[in-house]
Order: sequence, then structure tokens, then C-alpha cells
Amino acid sequence: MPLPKAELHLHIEGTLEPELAFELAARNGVALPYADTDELRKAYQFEDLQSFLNLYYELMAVLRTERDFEDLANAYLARAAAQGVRHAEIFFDPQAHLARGVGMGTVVDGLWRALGGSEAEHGISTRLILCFLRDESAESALETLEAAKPYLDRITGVGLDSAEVGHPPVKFREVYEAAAALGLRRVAHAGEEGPPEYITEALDVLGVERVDHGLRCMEDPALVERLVRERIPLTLCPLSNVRLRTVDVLADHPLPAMLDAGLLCTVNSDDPAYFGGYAGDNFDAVGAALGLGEERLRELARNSFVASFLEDDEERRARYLAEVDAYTF
Ligand SMILES: Nc1ncnc2[nH]cnc12
Ligand SMILES: [Zn+2]
Repeated sequence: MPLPKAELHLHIEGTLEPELAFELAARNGVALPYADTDELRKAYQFEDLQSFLNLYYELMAVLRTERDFEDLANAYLARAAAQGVRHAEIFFDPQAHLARGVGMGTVVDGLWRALGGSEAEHGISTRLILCFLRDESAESALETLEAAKPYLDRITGVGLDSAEVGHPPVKFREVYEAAAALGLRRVAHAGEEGPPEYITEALDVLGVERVDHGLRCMEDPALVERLVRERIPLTLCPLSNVRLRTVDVLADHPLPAMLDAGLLCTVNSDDPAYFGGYAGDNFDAVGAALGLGEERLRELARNSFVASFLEDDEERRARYLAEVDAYTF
């Protein structure tokens, strides 16, 4: 049995495996510019975040109906369950779908067909986090939040993703204020490729409770001290960092130094279909490459539940933490 864990940084569109992409393409009559799954897999060589995002957005063309989103989420949940994920807080990118004529209702209702039955079907509790694309305008983000209003009973929070550099958090001040007023939790990608100042801005201007990636905080000791003091969780994605070349090789990943500094780090998969592994694979990879022992891995699993948005169900959080504490490797 794998170590129980929560996954807090997972883009559902980034779980689209080549086989499912071709299946959905056939079902929807969408032509993909790749002969087969082997040729598509060969395109998974990324120089940086943007080169990945180009493919990520291109492949979304196959997602058209509620059933497509349901199938996508069910495929992820089945894989996650097999790797010990007990709770998943799942990002989705509605603007990338709205731009293709796929409505908010199709996306949320489709995802919910899987998420609503996830506990019974996969043994995983879930939350849904709507992400704004930071390379789109602030007005577009506000329109997206407006379009999400009929679905807020199923949406726990908002996030910020896509191309980071040149799109500082401050651009989204207004939409984050509106989200907070609606009672939504707030997270944002910051310090993945962007500078440590974006992390500070995400905290101060957007009021985020958790930072996605946050890797580049290590360049600013005062910021590290603040993140430790305020117990701000970081959702790290080690295999993603290597594939997108923010870290040269896994053995150089700063995770051990970050834990030693007292940061509340979690380990997640980001876009597992593209980066070579799901949540458990990321745990295994950092364990092996960084020589993390059982107690470090247990700490990471504990952190994932501590950092999760389970404030509305503390009993469940306590149950998950007890599972981690009782786990024998
Ligand atoms: N790693 C990542 N960074 C920013 N935006 C993303 N969208 C999907 N994956 C992402
Ligand atoms: Zn991400």
C-alpha cells in the first residue's frame, strides 16, 4: 500500500494521456497533427514553461463534451488512487475551453460527474480550484469569475497559472478581491520561472494562502523566513521542475534545503501526463534522487494534508493524518 497523501497542485488538463487524447479525438472528429501516440510522446521535449504550454493548449482541442471531462477526471482519479492519493485539490483552466466555444457548464458539470462520485468510486475526496490564465487580460479573468458564479457551490478556490514571466500577480488584484468577497480560497503559481518578488506580491496583493511552486523563494532569505513564520505552504512539483528545466537534474532539487529551512513543502505532480509521473511517482523520485528517508517522506505526506483546504472537514483531515502516522514503509 502506498503512503497516503493529498495532491494540491494538479492541472486536470495536464492529466490527458496520449491514449485518451487519441480516443477523444476520434470520438469528437478532431484531427491531431500527430500520427499516433508514439509520435505525440516524442513531442514531450520541453525547453521551458512556454514550450510545454504550447502543446498543453493544443491538445485541449479534443476536450469538447461533458463526457470528455468526466472521462479525463475519472482516468486521473483512478491513477491517483493507485498511488495513495486520498484527497485531491484539482485545478482547471476554463478560459482555455471558453475560447474554443466549450462553456463553463460543460467543463464544471463534466468534471463533477467524476468528482461527485470520487469518494465512493476511488476513495478520494476532492476540491475544485478555478485558475485564471495570467497571460490573458485582467478583464477576461473578471468575466471568467462572472461565468463561474452559477457553479460556485462546486468551486472551492481560485488560482493563477500559465506563462508567468511578464505577468505579475498585481495584474489580477481586482479579480482576487472579488473572489475573496465570494468566499473563495486563494492560491497562485509564483516563483516557478518568475522572480521571488512575484511570491511576495501574490501574498501581499492577492492574499494567497498557499503558493504553487514557490521554488525561487530560495533566492531571498528574508522571504524564506517570512514563509516559514507565516506557515505558507508551497506546492512543489519536482518532476515538472526537471522537465521544464527550472532545475537541471532531480539530484539538484532544493527540496531538502527547503525542508531544512522549515518551509511547509508539499510534493505534487502538476501535469503528470507530460512530466513523467503522478503524485506517488514524484514521492518515489525525490526519495531516490535526494536520499530522503522514511521520516522525511512521512513529513511530506503530513504536510500535504496540513496544507489542504480541509478546514470545512477537520474530522476528515484528522483521519488522513492518522493514516499517515500509522503507515509502515
Ligand atoms: N507548471 C505550470 N505552470 C504554469 N501554468 C501551468 N499550467 C499547467 N501547468 C502549469
Ligand atoms: Zn502548475
